[in-house]
Amino acid sequence: MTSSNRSRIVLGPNQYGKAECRLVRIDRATDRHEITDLNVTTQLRGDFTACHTEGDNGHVVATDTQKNTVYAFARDGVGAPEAFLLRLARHFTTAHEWVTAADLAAEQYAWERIAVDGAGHDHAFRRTGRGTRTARVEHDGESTVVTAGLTDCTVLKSTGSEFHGFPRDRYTTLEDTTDRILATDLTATWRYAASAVERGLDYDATYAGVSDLLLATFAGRHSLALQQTIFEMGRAVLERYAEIDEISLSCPNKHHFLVDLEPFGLDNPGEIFFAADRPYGLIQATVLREEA
Ligand SMILES: O=c1[nH]c(=O)c2[nH]c(=O)[nH]c2[nH]1
Repeated sequence: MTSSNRSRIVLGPNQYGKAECRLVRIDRATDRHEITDLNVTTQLRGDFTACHTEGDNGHVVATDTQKNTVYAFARDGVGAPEAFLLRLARHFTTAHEWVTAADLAAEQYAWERIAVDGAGHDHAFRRTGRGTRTARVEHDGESTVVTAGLTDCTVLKSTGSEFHGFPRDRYTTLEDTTDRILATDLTATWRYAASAVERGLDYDATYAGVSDLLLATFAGRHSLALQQTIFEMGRAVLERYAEIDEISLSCPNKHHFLVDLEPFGLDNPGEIFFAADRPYGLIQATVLREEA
């Protein structure tokens, strides 16, 4: 008998729920409608062993029920995605005693009013290209971790970026540059201090402020490396927002290569680029307070 035949096989960590519940809520309290567009994923943890090992579904809150709960809760209003997920997390972990934790995530897609004759239309919208808002609530009955962020926010600066001073070996061909395009699809995720979550905070205002600050820092700070820009963005957020403990940034370096136009008898003073889509540098960092 091999040792693997002798050992008992047991169920390890598990979770389940409904992924990507697309939820659109129209607030029609007045003729000027408001739209909230979310993509919600639920994951529950707890005692689901009998289902896995025996097929006993007595504890299984069906993923269909989880989806329905998301839509039913939206009937009372959605508000900030963080607040919506907190309501749902408390529900799932109190409605069934064997559900011990909920890990809920949402993406929020932004819409803006279509301008007609200079004014925003009452009920016609277009998706904005300003990136997607994200939120996540992990709640286990005692502790609650709320993270927020944005993703797919495509930004570019056409100057104000250098990259040089890196080590050169026999495989190095990249030339030093003191003026290049810096472009990325920004993903940022920040974690709120537990005390701030307990007190309650204005998640919408903080999201707007943090995303503006990230972009202003990207735009305003001269860059010697994407790594430096990322750290500066994170530091700016932690310096301004005491209620945020930690921020992680993930940025593809979307390379723009100057095209050699000499074969065509043309110069190229930093005007014509090949925008490569892959491979790309992938630069990621977490910025946090030392005591955290
Ligand atoms: O900002 C950059 N960081 C790097 O680590 C790197 N590596 C590279 O080839 N180009 C760049 N640019």
